[in-house]
Amino acid sequence: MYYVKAPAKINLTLDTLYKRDDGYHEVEMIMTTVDLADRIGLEARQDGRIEIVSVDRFIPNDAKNLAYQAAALLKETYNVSEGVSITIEKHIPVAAGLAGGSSDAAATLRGLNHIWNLNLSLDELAELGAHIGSDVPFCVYGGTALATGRGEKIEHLSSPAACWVILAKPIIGVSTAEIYGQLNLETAYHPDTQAMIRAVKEKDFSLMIENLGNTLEDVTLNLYPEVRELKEQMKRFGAEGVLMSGSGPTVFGIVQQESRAQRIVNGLRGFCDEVYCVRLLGDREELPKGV
Ligand SMILES: C[C@@](CO)(OP(=O)(O)O)[C@H](O)COP(=O)(O)OP(=O)(O)OC[C@H]1O[C@@H](n2ccc(N)nc2=O)[C@H](O)[C@@H]1O
Ligand SMILES: Nc1ncnc2c1ncn2[C@@H]1O[C@H](COP(=O)(O)OP(=O)(O)O)[C@@H](O)[C@H]1O
Repeated sequence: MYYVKAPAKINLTLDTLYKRDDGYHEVEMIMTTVDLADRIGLEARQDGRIEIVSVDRFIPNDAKNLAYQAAALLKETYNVSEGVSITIEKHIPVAAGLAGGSSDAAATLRGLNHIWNLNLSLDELAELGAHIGSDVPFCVYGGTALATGRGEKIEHLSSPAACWVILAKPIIGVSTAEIYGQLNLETAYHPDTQAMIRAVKEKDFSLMIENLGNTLEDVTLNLYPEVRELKEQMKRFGAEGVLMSGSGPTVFGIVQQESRAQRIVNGLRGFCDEVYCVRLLGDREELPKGV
């Protein structure tokens, strides 16, 4: 079995500029990977079939699985005769705004490139990944990046200031399409993407905290008051910066000191079932390939 790690992402900023004719929104997002990951195991099979093996009851085990779609697309595009069994050990919460499914698809592309001996570059894999979902190209590279277009155009950035991230996911799951569908661009808040790029490049922790922002946050907070409440609690327990990731509902808090992060985790336990305390994996070099 060949193992690949599929880390989650958070959005330090997410700005929505306008709705396009193809139904997608033009965005500017600063994304970075965090040390919470699914584990994908790949085993080539000679019968040509693609199979998903997972015990997680929240994800599909057929062609609806994004990892399945990644394998099918790669197989068809490059006329691969072999198949693959894809084992998904799920650790990233599903439909959470953390790109778990997209990261599984991206890891499958990277891993199959290796076991099917395709010798494709990361750029080629990212281009292919855009057909599966807007977040897949970012997940192919990992690290930290400015994502534009509908999210598929990637400009790499250096790692932000080192810090701890507390992720808290309320029990609800959120549909990205529904949240974008309810966004009113006339009244929406727009974060300062350029200021966040400066904060990341200069590893300026305070500037990063000041400029966390997400156009979609108000939409999700208004639909689900428990997400607003979780944000308040995260602040109350001492998070230096707090934001919702992607379309939600996961809320993340950022702090510099590990002891402070632990205090927040302890405080949130009891209010929220799913709480994780992880490091930011801001550098692309830190993204493990095969394990
Ligand atoms: C909002 C973000 C931010 O990182 O993350 P999540 O909350 O899903 O993690 C992403 O842009 C989500 O990317 P992804 O989950 O790959 O979305 P896709 O499958 O491409 O699109 C799902 C649906 O969301 C809407 N959509 C998505 C991206 C975009 N730029 N504009 C949109 O309007 C469309 O209605 C689309 O049909
Ligand atoms: N491998 C996968 N892991 C998680 N979700 C998946 C996967 N394949 C398909 N899905 C579907 O994709 C949807 C979005 O899941 P996910 O990527 O976890 O959330 P988000 O887009 O909020 O980051 C879910 O409804 C889920 O059923």
